[in-house]
Amino acid sequence: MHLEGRNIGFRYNKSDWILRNFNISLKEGEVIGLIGPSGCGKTTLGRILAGYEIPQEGKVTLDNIPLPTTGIHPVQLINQHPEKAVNPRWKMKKVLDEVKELDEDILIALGIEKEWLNRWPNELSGGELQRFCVARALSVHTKFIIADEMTTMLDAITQAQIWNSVQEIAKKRNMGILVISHEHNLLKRLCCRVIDLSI
Ligand SMILES: Nc1ncnc2c1ncn2[C@@H]1O[C@H](COP(=O)(O)OP(=O)(O)OP(=O)(O)O)[C@@H](O)[C@H]1O
Repeated sequence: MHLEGRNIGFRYNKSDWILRNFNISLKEGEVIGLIGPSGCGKTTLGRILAGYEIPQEGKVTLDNIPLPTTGIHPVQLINQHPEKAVNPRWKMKKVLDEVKELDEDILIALGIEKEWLNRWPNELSGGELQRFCVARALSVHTKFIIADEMTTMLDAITQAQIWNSVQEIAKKRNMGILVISHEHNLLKRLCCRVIDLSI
C-alpha cells in the first residue's frame, strides 16, 4: 500500500497558506519522520493525511484512490493528548469496544492490564491512557499510523515501551508510520528518513 499527498495546499479560512505544493509519500512498512519548528504545519499535515482536514489544493490517495470517507479509516491518527481523545463518560472497555476487530495480542503487547478495562479515563495515568489510544488505533483495518507527538508527554521508560510495541506490531503487519516529533534522537532511532517541513 502507498499513502500519498500530492501538491497539497492548505490554509485555515482565508489566512496565509500553511502548506503549498507539498508532496509526501509513505509506503507500507516504512517509518518516516516529520520535523519542523512550532507552527509550521506538522499537525495540520497529519490531520490531512488521516482525512480530518481536506486540502484546498492537491489530493491524498491510498494506492491512487482518494481516502475513504466512511467506515473504519485505514489511516489512524494518534496525538499527544489521550485525555482529549476518549469519551470521559465511557469506561475503558467501552472505549476499546469502538474498535470491532482488535487482537487481544495488541493489549498484551502494549502492557494494558485487564483491571484497567473497568476504569474511567480519569482513573488512569497519562501513559496508561495513551496505551489505550494506541491500541484503539491498531485495528486490523489500519494500514498507516500518524503518530503526532505520540509519546511527548510521557517519561522515557513509558515512551520506549510504547514505541517498542508499536514498532513490533507495525513490522508484523507491514504498516507504515509517520512520526511527527521535535525529538531528533527519537526520529533518528525510529525512522529511515526524516522530512524537515521548514525547508
Ligand atoms: N483550527 C485552526 N484554525 C486556524 N488556524 C489554525 C488552526 N489550527 C492550527 N492553526 C494554525 O496553523 C499553523 C500550523 O499549525 P500546526 O498545529 O499544524 O503546527 P505544528 O507544526 O504542528 O506546531 P507544533 O509543533 O507547535 O505542534 C499555526 O500557525 C496555527 O496557529
